[in-house]
Amino acid sequence: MPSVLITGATSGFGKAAAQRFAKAGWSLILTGRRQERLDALEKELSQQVPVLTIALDVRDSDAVTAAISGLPEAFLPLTCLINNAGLALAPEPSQKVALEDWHTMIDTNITGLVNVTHATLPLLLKNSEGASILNLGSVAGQWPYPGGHVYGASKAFVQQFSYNLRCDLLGTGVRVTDLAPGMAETEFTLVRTKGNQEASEALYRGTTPLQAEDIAEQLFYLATLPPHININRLEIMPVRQAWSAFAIDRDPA
Ligand SMILES: NC(=O)C1=CN([C@@H]2O[C@H](COP(=O)(O)OP(=O)(O)OC[C@H]3O[C@@H](n4cnc5c(N)ncnc54)[C@H](OP(=O)(O)O)[C@@H]3O)[C@@H](O)[C@H]2O)C=CC1
Ligand SMILES: O=CCS(=O)(=O)O
Repeated sequence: MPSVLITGATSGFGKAAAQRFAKAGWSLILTGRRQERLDALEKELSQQVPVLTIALDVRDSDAVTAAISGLPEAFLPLTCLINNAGLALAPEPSQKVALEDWHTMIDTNITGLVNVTHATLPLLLKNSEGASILNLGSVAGQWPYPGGHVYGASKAFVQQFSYNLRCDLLGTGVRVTDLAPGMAETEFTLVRTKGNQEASEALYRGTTPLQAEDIAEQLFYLATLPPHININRLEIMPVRQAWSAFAIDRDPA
């Protein structure tokens, strides 16, 4: 039975991915910080497949190493790692952002992802043919926009780290993908605005954003491709989202 380790399984893409992989009979290792949500997910999905939940902050490298090195044999070898835990903060311009918010994004989206990848690589290499590392990047890693500052930069890191991992893993059979979604309706904007429900609802109102299930379907597709295929980067937007023109600063008329 193949197994998948999903970070950030307590919400959004991670939770939908847990449900999608469970439907296909995969064993699940689910992590996130919120214990009660992990418990609910375990209760829901353990009727279908073996489920191991681990309350974990990906920023804590010692905790990540201990948890992953202590995985029970029943969940090994690992077939897929989904590096999904992440967040954006402070949609304001850079000059108005608290330094702490930049640090939180770097610590989670970059250091956290690196922590989990480093601890998990030996497990993926044991079952390397057809194994996958699926990293959640973002359109923000490729396309700049006001208020994107460190969030976009952290996702650019995810893209380049994914490509560089591919180089090092050449010949092992382990695939690496930077999955880069555009606007998707999850708790992402609620987190970004520090709990502003109205701002979150307003962003998604009157348009058709991606849903968590759309991304889960792509993750499952990537993880189950024939083992000789690697999709390096997969960028997905809702049909109702596109780029905008360059902004120009002009003298007053
Ligand atoms: N929604 C969108 O528009 C897009 C999102 N993305 C990316 O997709 C990923 C998932 O986002 P999405 O599902 O939308 O957002 P959600 O806010 O719905 O989910 C984020 C998940 O990350 C977990 N998480 C956050 N910080 C930590 C941490 N320090 N340690 C462990 N887990 C953590 C949360 O769990 P908990 O709080 O329990 O720890 C939660 O399960 C992120 O990397 C995001 O940047 C990319 C493109 C578009
Ligand atoms: O990564 C999230 C999508 S967006 O808010 O940057 O468009």
